[in-house]
Amino acid sequence: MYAIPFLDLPPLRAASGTVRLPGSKSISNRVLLLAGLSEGTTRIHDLLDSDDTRVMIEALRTLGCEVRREGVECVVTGLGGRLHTREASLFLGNAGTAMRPLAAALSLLAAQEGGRFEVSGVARMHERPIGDLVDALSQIGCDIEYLGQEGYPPLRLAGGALRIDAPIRVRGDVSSQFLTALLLALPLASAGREITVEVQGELISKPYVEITLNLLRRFGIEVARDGWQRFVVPADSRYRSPGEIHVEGDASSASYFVALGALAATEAAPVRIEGVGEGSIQGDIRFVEAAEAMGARVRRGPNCLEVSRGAWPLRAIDLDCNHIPDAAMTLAVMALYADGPCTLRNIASWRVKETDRIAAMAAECAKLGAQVEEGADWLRITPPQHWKPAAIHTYDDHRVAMCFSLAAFNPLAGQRVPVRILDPKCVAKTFPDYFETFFAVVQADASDVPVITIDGPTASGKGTLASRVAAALGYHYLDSGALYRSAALAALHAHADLADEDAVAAVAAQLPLRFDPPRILLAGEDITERIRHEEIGLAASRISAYPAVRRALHALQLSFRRAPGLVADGRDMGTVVFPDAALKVFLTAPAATRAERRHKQLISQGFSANIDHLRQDLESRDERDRNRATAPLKPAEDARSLDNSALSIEASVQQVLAWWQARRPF
Ligand SMILES: Nc1ncnc2c1ncn2[C@@H]1O[C@H](COP(=O)(O)OP(=O)(O)O)[C@@H](O)[C@H]1O
Ligand SMILES: Nc1ccn([C@@H]2O[C@H](COP(=O)(O)OP(=O)(O)O)[C@@H](O)[C@H]2O)c(=O)n1
Repeated sequence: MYAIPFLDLPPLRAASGTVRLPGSKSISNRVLLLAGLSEGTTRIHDLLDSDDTRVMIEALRTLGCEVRREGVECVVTGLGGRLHTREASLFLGNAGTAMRPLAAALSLLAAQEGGRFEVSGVARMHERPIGDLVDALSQIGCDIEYLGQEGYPPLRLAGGALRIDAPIRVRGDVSSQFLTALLLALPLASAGREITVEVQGELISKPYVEITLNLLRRFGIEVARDGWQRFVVPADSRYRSPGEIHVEGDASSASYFVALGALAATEAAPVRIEGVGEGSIQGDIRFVEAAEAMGARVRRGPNCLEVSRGAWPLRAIDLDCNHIPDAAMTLAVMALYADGPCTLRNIASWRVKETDRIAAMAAECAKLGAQVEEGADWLRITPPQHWKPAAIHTYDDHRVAMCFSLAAFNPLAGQRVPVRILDPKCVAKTFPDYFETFFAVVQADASDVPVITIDGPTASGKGTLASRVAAALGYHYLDSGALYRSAALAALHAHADLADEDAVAAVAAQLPLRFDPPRILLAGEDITERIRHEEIGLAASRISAYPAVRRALHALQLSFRRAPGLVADGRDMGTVVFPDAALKVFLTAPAATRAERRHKQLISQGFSANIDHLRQDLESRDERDRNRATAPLKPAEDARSLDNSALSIEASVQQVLAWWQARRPF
């Protein structure tokens, strides 16, 4: 996962390949709660592992449920509808799918059995309304106190005495999660009486309520409904574990990949999405229809979708998005590629989500150059005439971050600008590996993928500097020296004569190398440590002087240039392999300093070493690297020199990042 301050996406051109979706957040947290309230044990398959499910699991554990991870499965032993702990303080992060139903369930249990619970979350959670749910629960005798601002968490659930003699009224026009919370929790209070809930106002986000009813049914509770106005929980309802349950892939998360297919995949090589399909119980699956209206070509399977581009540019739409509140955000970014203004209507609930999503989508689309208008419950986006490189603020909202990754496809609209996503790790809320998954199915023109090269003599600190710069930017890292070292080792294994250029080049051309950072495997064998031995370094230095060996390793080095970017270290990265690199650094330090560093490094790794020998080796290696005919060690004409003899590692990293930042358009 990218735990970095920003992630720059290069201009992207195409998409294809297979994506396996993480489990649905809405289903995961409902199933966890139902399993936690049930009697017996529930084995949950494909549960989402993310911030929001983690807070739910922690809360259930605090309440006395046993929750175990068994490989990819999660096994929950529930409370059997009764409290095991009467006092607890639960921190629920920014998970609305944990806050609302837990507040309802614990209020009812505390009122029936006695108890005192506090529920709180992050600052944004304390700005997300919960008053309508509290009002509904107070009507029936739950004693609930606001610990901060009235109408918002944190709450104290302090007992009370239940009286349910009339239908419970709840508002349905701000968030459907209040109704969901009641429906999930009311079976706890159904001993000897059926309970009716009446929705006030037009219920929004109905599909989410359908998921709730569907899952209640899986746990043995058949709620009757009369339209979308009245819901009846039967008397003496009891949560019964289904034993095993599968969580579908997240249909809202699918929307980014559906969009990716619609923008940038061909029918012959579509984007294939596994984990949701025709049979999905999630409302956001209907995003597929909206994408089709914009031109996507979609093939549906029982548990998969295959998407490619149909119409281009995409067709503008004017759509009521009430049925797909979360996935509709993706339409706002697809709108940047439409043949006219797109209007998304009936999206008032966006204003009370992780952030004010109407304001957020409007502001960030405008930064890219789009013309944007917004109203209380609508948003209109006219595609940019000229795209601008933008640093997208993500408001600690996973969906804003994921949506705007799609803005990097502007080359398809005849532009060529990178997009910066600020705080990319906010995707952890529902899709921790989003960007890794995204990069695995997108392609950029090589010339659009930025490269930073760091060349210099042995032990100048290239590897250390390059790998840290790569980590700070979320870029790939190429240690080209490791390729020469691996080729040397492979040649020795093959008993090739190191004096025979052709024999060594033949080995180098067929290297069965696999990179599994930080491990390097040669024909399946882990050679990460082995290639660091000085004798392999010397052999590498010898064979690297052969033009045929350098040619043999050229294509392999180029193949590291993939989105989002590359930091490459070696001798000729800036001069020969990546002459068009956007930033070239030539790293130096006096031989004595380098010998000392290498000495320390080897000793700390448990190798014995003599500093005078090291210095001699190092100078003769420098000599060979500088004077060879092919790709000699020398600074590229446009390289910046960095003598790091008086700099700490951190200071060198900061220097290179500062140079990089100065060259970025943001
Ligand atoms: N700026 C620096 N100051 C002090 N030591 C450094 C610095 N940069 C790197 N080193 C140390 O020098 C040693 C050699 O660095 P390494 O990155 O392996 O060099 P290279 O890849 O150039 O051969 C490592 O032990 C590393 O921690
Ligand atoms: N781009 C590169 C990288 C390494 N090399 C050679 O490969 C050897 C091993 O590379 P390395 O970067 O691991 O070496 P050291 O800097 O640790 O000596 C060096 O001695 C170089 O001669 C090269 O010729 N060109």
